[in-house]
Amino acid sequence: MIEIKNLSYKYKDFEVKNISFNLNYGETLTLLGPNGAGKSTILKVIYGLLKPNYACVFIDGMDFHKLPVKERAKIMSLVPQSHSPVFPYKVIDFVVMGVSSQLSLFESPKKEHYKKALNVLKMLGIEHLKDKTYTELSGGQLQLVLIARALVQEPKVLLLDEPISHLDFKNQVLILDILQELAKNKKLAIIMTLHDPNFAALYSDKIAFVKDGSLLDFGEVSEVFKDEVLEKVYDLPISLINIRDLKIVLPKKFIMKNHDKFNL
Ligand SMILES: Nc1ncnc2c1ncn2[C@@H]1O[C@H](COP(=O)(O)OP(=O)(O)OP(=O)(O)O)[C@@H](O)[C@H]1O
Repeated sequence: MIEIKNLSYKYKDFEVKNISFNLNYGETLTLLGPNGAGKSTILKVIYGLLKPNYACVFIDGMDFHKLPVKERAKIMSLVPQSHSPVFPYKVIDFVVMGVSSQLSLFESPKKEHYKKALNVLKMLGIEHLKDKTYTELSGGQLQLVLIARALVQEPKVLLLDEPISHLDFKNQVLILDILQELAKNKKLAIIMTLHDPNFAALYSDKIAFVKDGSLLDFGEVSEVFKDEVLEKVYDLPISLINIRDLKIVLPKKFIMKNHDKFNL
């Protein structure tokens, strides 16, 4: 189990306060909230890029941040929100770096590791990019390559900061489908941030709503995905519409304005 207990972090002008939630292996949790709410900060603290001076991340009961760096890399990987490529690696060489936590100090990646990297590129539908120079990718291609590198690492816990923000609609669905499948089949625990509450509800088991650095609500999607909670989070009148077995979020004013257009 992954337990986040009273996670807090203070910048000069902003503070994340007392965030607590948990998830099991095989579950996906999405952090939802407005811009600047503190979602990326929470992921950075969990991963250990930002360091509070007390224990707040427990993996199977262990204080995660006390583990040696290499052990941490075997357990957790992070797909950052933005990344500026510096070195002109080939995509396949960049992706294979994801296995470095599985190698000893002076060991180089072997054929089997390249095979693994190629399989992940195939799974993500970007095998054709393998020999391309990493610094020459589009924003969406770069995002897919970063996800590939994190998956090659084969972590038990995967953190993703807005993993679909640069992707086209089909690739958004593809990536969320793949993540959902990996969570279920490989018992991966996923913590991600998204901006689309509909995708969050459809692809998560649990949601943590964050606003102004605090946890507004946390629980199973069926418990917390409610119009009154969403309205409070986004300061926006919201309607939840039932379509077959789904609940779809729309801003209330869309419905009023487009009632005739869509026969609502
Ligand atoms: N390195 C930093 N130093 C000081 N303040 C920071 C730093 N990084 C982020 N902040 C501030 O912390 C607050 C939360 O930022 P954070 O990136 O965690 O929000 P977020 O919920 O991920 O936002 P978004 O949805 O816009 O990506 C913001 O007010 C931001 O300006």
